[in-house]
Amino acid sequence: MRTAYTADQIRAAEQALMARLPEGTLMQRAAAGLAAVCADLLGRVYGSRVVLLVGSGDNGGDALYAGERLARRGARVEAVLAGSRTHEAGLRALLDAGGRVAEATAIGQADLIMDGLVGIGASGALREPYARLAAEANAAGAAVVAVDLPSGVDASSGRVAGAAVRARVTVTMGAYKTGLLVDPGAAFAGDVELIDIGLGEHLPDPDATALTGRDVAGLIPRPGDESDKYRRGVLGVAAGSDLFTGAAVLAVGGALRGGSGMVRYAGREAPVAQVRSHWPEAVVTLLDAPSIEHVGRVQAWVLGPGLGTDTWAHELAVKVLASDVPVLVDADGLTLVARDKALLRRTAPVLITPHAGELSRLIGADRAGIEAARLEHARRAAAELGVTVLLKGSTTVVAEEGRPARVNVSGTPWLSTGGTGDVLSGLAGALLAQGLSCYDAASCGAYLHGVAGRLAADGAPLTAADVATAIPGAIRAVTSPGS
Ligand SMILES: NC(=O)C1=CN([C@@H]2O[C@H](COP(=O)(O)OP(=O)(O)OC[C@H]3O[C@@H](n4cnc5c(N)ncnc54)[C@H](OP(=O)(O)O)[C@@H]3O)[C@@H](O)[C@H]2O)[C@@H](O)CC1
Ligand SMILES: [K+]
Repeated sequence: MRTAYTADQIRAAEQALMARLPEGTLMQRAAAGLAAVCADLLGRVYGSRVVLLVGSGDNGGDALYAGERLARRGARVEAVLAGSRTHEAGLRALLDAGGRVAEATAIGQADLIMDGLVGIGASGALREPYARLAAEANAAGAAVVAVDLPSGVDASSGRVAGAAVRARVTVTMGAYKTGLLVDPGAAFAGDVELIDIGLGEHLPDPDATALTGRDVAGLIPRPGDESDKYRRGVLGVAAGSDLFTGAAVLAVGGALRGGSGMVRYAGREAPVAQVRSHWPEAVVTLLDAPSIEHVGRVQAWVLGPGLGTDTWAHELAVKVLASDVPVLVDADGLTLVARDKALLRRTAPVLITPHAGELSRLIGADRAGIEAARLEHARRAAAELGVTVLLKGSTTVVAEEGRPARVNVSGTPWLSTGGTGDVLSGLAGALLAQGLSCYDAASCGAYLHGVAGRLAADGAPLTAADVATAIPGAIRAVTSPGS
């Protein structure tokens, strides 16, 4: 599992560690790791041109000492000093190794630019001249290596309030920062390389985590000898309407491939006909009234994809949410509960799976604000509504009160196409029906959906149906990697 921390958590851990070590030890560890990554990127260090963007704090110090190491290996290293002050010992070390101070015009000549403007000590949008230097570095065409995090990205939230460095590689010290895992910050970080500086035992519980395939393999249920279709978990799907039949087909498709023992679909005439013809495996109930009385026992429900928002749909939502099993609420289901939040007051757990627009209706925040601070808003919604939140988008985040946020990094931009959310609902619902908690069902569902998207896309456009088809391959990829 990848664990990530806020700036305050990192700072506290660094202070505890620093107290036990000779002064400067941590910065030398950081600089050694940083210089090694830069040397790898350069290929040939001797004769290469390296420009350091140096801010006034220790982030600049890291860059100066890494620059010293590259200068000693024959690189031509130039430091652009951006701050009102500079890490003095670092600058002296660079100059002693043959490096020099240069004007910003050097940026255009660089083979590699090291961004040591600001790290975890930054606050707010980048000020001048930092903002201008960040823009020049982005425009230069050289490989940009961010020290600790790209300057302009908030370490704790991933917010980008103004200009920010767009890095090819971010060399982060001691531990991942949450802002490196969550968009928009994650998109600026490029590949993230973690340098171990010995913080380990001083770190608290993480602020956020990202599951790996191995974690997912350990969490998802596998049928045993004793399993039968009922014991493996039965999922109910209340989705689709006469206008939107496809959402029902896709949600049931995701559910059938998600490993539950059986999928029961309940709906109106048009979606029932579609689901029957696509999925003979599903057990289908044609509802002549908005009631789940005759559907049979299920261990979890998916409520909402394509359901519509009329009185009939509202009545059905009331019935599903009055049941005593976990309910995943998506799409039109979210519109219905946004209008009538009392529906969420129930004893069994609720998992909601909104995108930013749907979340904005639920918590009264504007959509752009949610996109800019995804984690913060997902957490707020989880706390205010008392549910588990899976916020879909460029990075999917799962928030539940009292637990570290889980960030999903398995996806691909090809997944942003119509209907993939319906497949995710079915898949995560199937995991709920198999007994996973909302937190695990949401994060494993998002992970497998991301891998299925990658398998289905393989570098080209995909359809939501392709994603559903690729789910077994995704499960195989995490449970038997390399096979
Ligand atoms: N501690 C350790 O053990 C280790 C720390 N390490 C490294 O130290 C880094 C943290 O160093 P740090 O605390 O000195 O802060 P840092 O991020 O360099 O910048 C702070 C200065 O920036 C400025 N500034 C702030 N906001 C700004 C803005 N919006 N726009 C423009 N300027 C802004 C402000 O300066 P001022 O305005 O006062 O001149 C402020 O004082 C960390 O990320 C890691 O790289 C590693 O070596 C491992 C060991
Ligand atoms: K930086």
